[in-house]
Amino acid sequence: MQIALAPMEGLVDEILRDVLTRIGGIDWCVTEFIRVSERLLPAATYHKLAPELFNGSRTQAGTPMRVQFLGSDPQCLADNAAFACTLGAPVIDLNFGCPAKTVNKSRGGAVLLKEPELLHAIVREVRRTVPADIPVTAKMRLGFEGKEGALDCARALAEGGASQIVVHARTKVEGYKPPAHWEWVARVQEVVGVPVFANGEVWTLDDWHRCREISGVDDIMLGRGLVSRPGLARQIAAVRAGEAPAEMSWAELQPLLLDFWQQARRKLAPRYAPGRLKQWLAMLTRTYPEAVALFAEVRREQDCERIDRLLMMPSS
Ligand SMILES: Cc1cc2nc3c(=O)[nH]c(=O)nc-3n(C[C@H](O)[C@H](O)[C@H](O)COP(=O)(O)O)c2cc1C
Repeated sequence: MQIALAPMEGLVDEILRDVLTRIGGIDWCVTEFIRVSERLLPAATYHKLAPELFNGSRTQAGTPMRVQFLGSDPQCLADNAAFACTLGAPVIDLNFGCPAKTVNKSRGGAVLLKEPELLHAIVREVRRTVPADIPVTAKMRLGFEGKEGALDCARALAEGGASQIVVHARTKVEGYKPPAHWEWVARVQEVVGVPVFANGEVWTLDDWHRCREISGVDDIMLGRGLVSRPGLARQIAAVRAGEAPAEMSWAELQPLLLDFWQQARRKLAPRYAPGRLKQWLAMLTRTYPEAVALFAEVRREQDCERIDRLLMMPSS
Protein backbone atom coordinates (compact mmCIF):
# COMPACT_ATOMS: atom_id res chain seq x y z
CA MET A 1 0.00 0.00 0.00
CA GLN A 2 1.61 3.21 -1.13
CA ILE A 3 0.68 6.89 -1.16
CA ALA A 4 2.38 9.02 -3.82
CA LEU A 5 2.53 12.78 -4.22
CA ALA A 6 1.50 13.60 -7.80
CA PRO A 7 3.83 15.38 -10.21
CA MET A 8 2.43 18.86 -10.87
CA GLU A 9 4.29 21.12 -13.26
CA GLY A 10 4.46 24.72 -12.04
CA LEU A 11 3.09 23.76 -8.62
CA VAL A 12 4.82 20.82 -6.95
CA ASP A 13 8.42 21.94 -7.30
CA GLU A 14 11.33 20.97 -5.07
CA ILE A 15 10.19 23.47 -2.42
CA LEU A 16 6.66 22.12 -2.12
CA ARG A 17 7.95 18.53 -2.35
CA ASP A 18 10.26 19.29 0.54
CA VAL A 19 7.58 20.87 2.72
CA LEU A 20 4.81 18.36 1.97
CA THR A 21 6.96 15.27 2.45
CA ARG A 22 8.01 16.53 5.89
CA ILE A 23 4.43 16.17 7.11
CA GLY A 24 4.42 12.40 6.71
CA GLY A 25 2.37 9.73 4.98
CA ILE A 26 3.90 10.16 1.50
CA ASP A 27 5.88 7.15 0.27
CA TRP A 28 7.31 8.76 -2.85
CA CYS A 29 7.10 11.86 -4.99
CA VAL A 30 7.83 12.75 -8.62
CA THR A 31 9.50 15.66 -10.36
CA GLU A 32 7.53 17.97 -12.62
CA PHE A 33 7.69 16.51 -16.14
CA ILE A 34 10.95 16.94 -17.98
CA ARG A 35 10.16 17.48 -21.65
CA VAL A 36 12.48 15.80 -24.12
CA SER A 37 12.14 16.18 -27.85
CA GLU A 38 15.30 15.79 -29.82
CA ARG A 39 18.42 15.97 -27.73
CA LEU A 40 20.15 14.86 -24.62
CA LEU A 41 19.46 17.44 -21.95
CA PRO A 42 22.44 18.72 -19.97
CA ALA A 43 22.99 17.70 -16.36
CA ALA A 44 22.12 21.26 -15.29
CA THR A 45 18.52 20.79 -16.47
CA TYR A 46 18.15 17.71 -14.31
CA HIS A 47 19.72 19.36 -11.32
CA LYS A 48 17.40 22.33 -11.70
CA LEU A 49 14.20 20.28 -11.96
CA ALA A 50 15.32 17.52 -9.62
CA PRO A 51 17.77 18.99 -7.09
CA GLU A 52 17.00 16.01 -4.86
CA LEU A 53 19.51 14.17 -7.10
CA PHE A 54 22.17 15.87 -4.96
CA ASN A 55 20.59 14.31 -1.89
CA GLY A 56 20.45 10.64 -2.87
CA SER A 57 17.25 11.35 -4.83
CA ARG A 58 15.36 11.98 -1.62
CA THR A 59 13.68 15.04 -0.22
CA GLN A 60 15.13 16.45 2.99
CA ALA A 61 12.61 14.32 4.89
CA GLY A 62 14.04 11.20 3.19
CA THR A 63 11.12 10.58 0.82
CA PRO A 64 12.26 9.00 -2.48
CA MET A 65 11.83 11.06 -5.64
CA ARG A 66 11.27 9.75 -9.16
CA VAL A 67 12.22 11.54 -12.37
CA GLN A 68 9.38 12.02 -14.84
CA PHE A 69 9.74 12.43 -18.60
CA LEU A 70 7.37 13.56 -21.29
CA GLY A 71 7.98 13.09 -24.99
CA SER A 72 7.19 10.89 -27.96
CA ASP A 73 10.54 9.79 -29.36
CA PRO A 74 11.41 6.40 -27.86
CA GLN A 75 15.15 6.66 -28.48
CA CYS A 76 15.47 10.22 -27.23
CA LEU A 77 13.45 9.41 -24.11
CA ALA A 78 15.55 6.31 -23.51
CA ASP A 79 18.84 8.21 -23.89
CA ASN A 80 17.71 10.93 -21.50
CA ALA A 81 16.36 8.38 -19.03
CA ALA A 82 19.66 6.50 -19.08
CA PHE A 83 21.53 9.75 -18.48
CA ALA A 84 19.22 10.63 -15.59
CA CYS A 85 20.07 7.25 -14.07
CA THR A 86 23.78 8.09 -14.17
CA LEU A 87 22.91 11.24 -12.19
CA GLY A 88 21.16 9.11 -9.59
CA ALA A 89 17.51 8.81 -10.69
CA PRO A 90 16.22 5.74 -8.84
CA VAL A 91 13.01 5.33 -10.88
CA ILE A 92 12.05 6.62 -14.33
CA ASP A 93 8.44 7.67 -14.76
CA LEU A 94 6.83 8.33 -18.15
CA ASN A 95 3.95 10.79 -18.51
CA PHE A 96 1.11 9.89 -20.88
CA GLY A 97 -1.50 12.19 -19.44
CA CYS A 98 -0.51 15.80 -19.86
CA PRO A 99 -3.41 17.71 -21.45
CA ALA A 100 -1.56 21.00 -22.17
CA LYS A 101 -2.15 22.20 -25.74
CA THR A 102 1.43 23.02 -26.63
CA VAL A 103 2.58 19.68 -25.32
CA ASN A 104 0.05 17.81 -27.42
CA LYS A 105 0.76 19.81 -30.57
CA SER A 106 4.37 18.70 -30.41
CA ARG A 107 3.30 15.12 -29.56
CA GLY A 108 3.66 14.28 -25.93
CA GLY A 109 1.34 13.67 -23.05
CA ALA A 110 -2.27 12.57 -23.50
CA VAL A 111 -2.28 12.69 -27.29
CA LEU A 112 -0.10 9.57 -27.30
CA LEU A 113 -3.01 7.63 -25.82
CA LYS A 114 -4.36 7.52 -29.37
CA GLU A 115 -1.38 5.32 -30.29
CA PRO A 116 -0.98 2.34 -27.96
CA GLU A 117 1.76 0.90 -30.22
CA LEU A 118 3.82 4.04 -29.64
CA LEU A 119 3.23 3.85 -25.87
CA HIS A 120 4.50 0.30 -26.00
CA ALA A 121 7.54 1.27 -28.08
CA ILE A 122 8.45 4.12 -25.72
CA VAL A 123 8.24 2.06 -22.55
CA ARG A 124 10.04 -0.87 -24.17
CA GLU A 125 12.90 1.29 -25.40
CA VAL A 126 13.29 3.09 -22.07
CA ARG A 127 13.10 -0.25 -20.21
CA ARG A 128 15.71 -1.76 -22.53
CA THR A 129 18.09 1.18 -22.15
CA VAL A 130 18.08 1.98 -18.44
CA PRO A 131 19.83 -0.34 -15.97
CA ALA A 132 17.77 -3.40 -15.09
CA ASP A 133 17.58 -2.49 -11.40
CA ILE A 134 15.93 0.90 -12.13
CA PRO A 135 12.15 0.54 -12.36
CA VAL A 136 10.31 2.21 -15.23
CA THR A 137 6.79 3.35 -14.34
CA ALA A 138 4.03 5.15 -16.23
CA LYS A 139 1.18 7.57 -15.65
CA MET A 140 -1.82 7.67 -17.99
CA ARG A 141 -5.23 9.20 -18.44
CA LEU A 142 -8.13 7.03 -19.65
CA GLY A 143 -7.83 8.29 -23.20
CA PHE A 144 -7.85 11.42 -25.31
CA GLU A 145 -11.54 11.85 -26.23
CA GLY A 146 -13.12 8.56 -25.24
CA LYS A 147 -12.23 5.84 -22.77
CA GLU A 148 -12.58 2.92 -25.19
CA GLY A 149 -8.83 2.60 -25.67
CA ALA A 150 -7.91 2.77 -21.98
CA LEU A 151 -7.39 -0.95 -21.50
CA ASP A 152 -5.29 -1.28 -24.65
CA CYS A 153 -3.12 1.60 -23.47
CA ALA A 154 -2.65 0.07 -20.03
CA ARG A 155 -1.76 -3.30 -21.56
CA ALA A 156 0.70 -1.59 -23.90
CA LEU A 157 2.42 0.09 -20.96
CA ALA A 158 2.60 -3.07 -18.86
CA GLU A 159 3.75 -5.25 -21.76
CA GLY A 160 6.36 -2.63 -22.65
CA GLY A 161 7.85 -3.04 -19.17
CA ALA A 162 6.17 -0.51 -16.85
CA SER A 163 6.29 -1.96 -13.36
CA GLN A 164 3.56 0.33 -11.95
CA ILE A 165 0.86 2.36 -13.67
CA VAL A 166 -0.82 5.44 -12.21
CA VAL A 167 -4.26 6.01 -13.71
CA HIS A 168 -5.61 9.55 -13.63
CA ALA A 169 -9.20 8.44 -14.05
CA ARG A 170 -10.34 10.91 -16.70
CA THR A 171 -9.78 11.52 -20.39
CA LYS A 172 -7.83 14.46 -21.77
CA VAL A 173 -11.09 16.06 -22.93
CA GLU A 174 -12.54 15.74 -19.42
CA GLY A 175 -9.59 17.77 -18.22
CA TYR A 176 -9.94 18.33 -14.48
CA LYS A 177 -13.73 18.34 -14.42
CA PRO A 178 -15.17 16.14 -11.67
CA PRO A 179 -15.94 13.33 -11.32
CA ALA A 180 -12.92 11.06 -11.71
CA HIS A 181 -14.05 7.67 -13.02
CA TRP A 182 -12.48 5.46 -10.39
CA GLU A 183 -14.36 2.41 -11.69
CA TRP A 184 -11.99 2.51 -14.67
CA VAL A 185 -9.04 2.05 -12.34
CA ALA A 186 -10.58 -1.29 -11.38
CA ARG A 187 -10.99 -2.21 -15.05
CA VAL A 188 -7.36 -1.33 -15.75
CA GLN A 189 -6.18 -3.36 -12.76
CA GLU A 190 -8.12 -6.35 -14.12
CA VAL A 191 -6.14 -6.42 -17.36
CA VAL A 192 -2.59 -5.75 -16.14
CA GLY A 193 -0.47 -7.74 -13.73
CA VAL A 194 1.42 -4.74 -12.30
CA PRO A 195 0.21 -2.53 -9.42
CA VAL A 196 -2.17 0.23 -10.50
CA PHE A 197 -2.44 3.48 -8.55
CA ALA A 198 -5.73 5.39 -8.44
CA ASN A 199 -5.50 9.13 -9.09
CA GLY A 200 -7.96 12.00 -9.40
CA GLU A 201 -10.35 13.99 -7.21
CA VAL A 202 -9.31 12.72 -3.80
CA TRP A 203 -9.58 15.80 -1.58
CA THR A 204 -10.68 14.31 1.75
CA LEU A 205 -10.56 11.13 3.79
CA ASP A 206 -14.13 10.40 2.65
CA ASP A 207 -13.09 10.68 -0.99
CA TRP A 208 -10.26 8.28 -0.29
CA HIS A 209 -12.63 5.72 1.25
CA ARG A 210 -14.93 5.97 -1.80
CA CYS A 211 -12.05 5.86 -4.26
CA ARG A 212 -10.66 2.76 -2.60
CA GLU A 213 -14.03 1.06 -2.60
CA ILE A 214 -14.81 1.86 -6.23
CA SER A 215 -11.33 1.38 -7.69
CA GLY A 216 -10.56 -1.68 -5.57
CA VAL A 217 -6.87 -0.71 -5.45
CA ASP A 218 -4.89 0.17 -2.35
CA ASP A 219 -2.24 2.37 -3.91
CA ILE A 220 -3.09 6.01 -4.45
CA MET A 221 -1.55 9.14 -5.91
CA LEU A 222 -2.71 12.47 -4.46
CA GLY A 223 -2.39 15.78 -6.30
CA ARG A 224 -4.44 18.90 -5.63
CA GLY A 225 -6.09 17.24 -2.63
CA LEU A 226 -2.77 16.95 -0.86
CA VAL A 227 -1.63 20.45 -1.81
CA SER A 228 -4.82 21.94 -0.40
CA ARG A 229 -4.99 19.59 2.62
CA PRO A 230 -1.34 18.84 3.39
CA GLY A 231 -2.18 16.43 6.21
CA LEU A 232 -4.25 14.15 3.94
CA ALA A 233 -1.55 11.53 3.27
CA ARG A 234 -0.78 11.37 6.98
CA GLN A 235 -4.48 10.90 7.75
CA ILE A 236 -4.78 8.07 5.22
CA ALA A 237 -1.63 6.43 6.57
CA ALA A 238 -3.07 6.68 10.09
CA VAL A 239 -6.33 4.98 9.06
CA ARG A 240 -4.34 2.21 7.41
CA ALA A 241 -2.35 1.74 10.59
CA GLY A 242 -5.57 1.55 12.62
CA GLU A 243 -4.92 4.92 14.26
CA ALA A 244 -7.09 8.02 14.62
CA PRO A 245 -6.69 10.31 11.57
CA ALA A 246 -6.14 13.75 13.10
CA GLU A 247 -6.59 16.80 10.82
CA MET A 248 -3.50 18.93 10.43
CA SER A 249 -4.13 22.17 12.31
CA TRP A 250 -3.39 25.63 10.97
CA ALA A 251 -0.97 26.09 13.90
CA GLU A 252 1.00 23.06 12.71
CA LEU A 253 0.92 24.19 9.11
CA GLN A 254 2.01 27.78 9.73
CA PRO A 255 5.74 27.10 10.30
CA LEU A 256 5.79 25.03 7.11
CA LEU A 257 4.15 27.84 5.17
CA LEU A 258 6.76 30.23 6.51
CA ASP A 259 9.54 27.84 5.59
CA PHE A 260 8.05 27.46 2.10
CA TRP A 261 8.10 31.23 1.72
CA GLN A 262 11.66 31.53 2.99
CA GLN A 263 12.83 28.86 0.55
CA ALA A 264 10.93 30.56 -2.29
CA ARG A 265 12.68 33.83 -1.43
CA ARG A 266 16.07 32.13 -1.39
CA LYS A 267 15.65 30.02 -4.51
CA LEU A 268 13.43 32.04 -6.85
CA ALA A 269 13.76 35.48 -8.39
CA PRO A 270 11.99 38.12 -6.23
CA ARG A 271 9.37 38.68 -8.91
CA TYR A 272 8.34 35.01 -8.83
CA ALA A 273 8.43 34.24 -5.12
CA PRO A 274 5.18 36.05 -4.15
CA GLY A 275 3.30 34.27 -6.96
CA ARG A 276 4.39 30.86 -5.69
CA LEU A 277 3.24 31.66 -2.19
CA LYS A 278 -0.12 32.96 -3.42
CA GLN A 279 -0.59 29.86 -5.55
CA TRP A 280 -0.22 27.52 -2.56
CA LEU A 281 -2.14 29.79 -0.23
CA ALA A 282 -5.04 29.97 -2.70
CA MET A 283 -5.24 26.16 -2.61
CA LEU A 284 -5.07 26.10 1.18
CA THR A 285 -8.15 28.36 1.31
CA ARG A 286 -10.18 25.25 0.37
CA THR A 287 -9.34 23.76 3.76
CA TYR A 288 -8.35 26.50 6.22
CA PRO A 289 -10.44 29.60 7.06
CA GLU A 290 -7.18 31.12 8.36
CA ALA A 291 -5.72 30.80 4.86
CA VAL A 292 -8.68 32.75 3.47
CA ALA A 293 -7.84 35.67 5.76
CA LEU A 294 -4.13 35.51 5.01
CA PHE A 295 -4.70 35.16 1.27
CA ALA A 296 -6.88 38.26 1.31
CA GLU A 297 -3.97 40.19 2.86
CA VAL A 298 -1.25 38.74 0.63
CA ARG A 299 -3.00 38.56 -2.74
CA ARG A 300 -2.21 42.08 -3.97
CA GLU A 301 1.20 42.24 -2.32
CA GLN A 302 4.36 42.02 -4.42
CA ASP A 303 6.81 43.34 -1.85
CA CYS A 304 8.68 40.43 -0.27
CA GLU A 305 9.44 42.23 2.98
CA ARG A 306 5.82 43.17 3.55
CA ILE A 307 4.88 39.53 2.87
CA ASP A 308 7.52 38.50 5.45
CA ARG A 309 5.74 40.60 8.03
CA LEU A 310 2.29 39.30 7.12
CA LEU A 311 3.45 35.70 7.39
CA MET A 312 5.19 36.21 10.69
CA MET A 313 2.15 37.80 12.26
CA PRO A 314 -0.09 35.23 13.91
CA SER A 315 -3.32 35.29 11.92
CA SER A 316 -6.53 34.64 13.79
C1 LIG B 1 -1.01 22.36 -12.22
C2 LIG B 1 -0.90 20.91 -12.58
C3 LIG B 1 0.28 20.42 -13.12
C4 LIG B 1 0.41 19.07 -13.46
N1 LIG B 1 1.59 18.61 -13.94
C5 LIG B 1 1.75 17.27 -14.18
C6 LIG B 1 3.02 16.74 -14.55
O1 LIG B 1 4.03 17.45 -14.66
N2 LIG B 1 3.10 15.41 -14.80
C7 LIG B 1 2.00 14.57 -14.68
O2 LIG B 1 2.14 13.36 -14.91
N3 LIG B 1 0.82 15.04 -14.28
C8 LIG B 1 0.66 16.36 -14.02
N4 LIG B 1 -0.54 16.83 -13.56
C9 LIG B 1 -1.63 15.87 -13.27
C10 LIG B 1 -1.57 15.43 -11.81
O3 LIG B 1 -0.40 14.69 -11.55
C11 LIG B 1 -2.80 14.57 -11.43
O4 LIG B 1 -2.83 13.47 -12.29
C12 LIG B 1 -4.10 15.35 -11.54
O5 LIG B 1 -4.00 16.61 -10.92
C13 LIG B 1 -5.27 14.57 -10.93
O6 LIG B 1 -5.04 14.34 -9.57
P1 LIG B 1 -5.73 15.23 -8.42
O7 LIG B 1 -7.20 15.28 -8.72
O8 LIG B 1 -5.39 14.48 -7.15
O9 LIG B 1 -5.12 16.59 -8.50
C14 LIG B 1 -0.69 18.18 -13.26
C15 LIG B 1 -1.88 18.68 -12.72
C16 LIG B 1 -2.00 20.03 -12.39
C17 LIG B 1 -3.31 20.52 -11.80
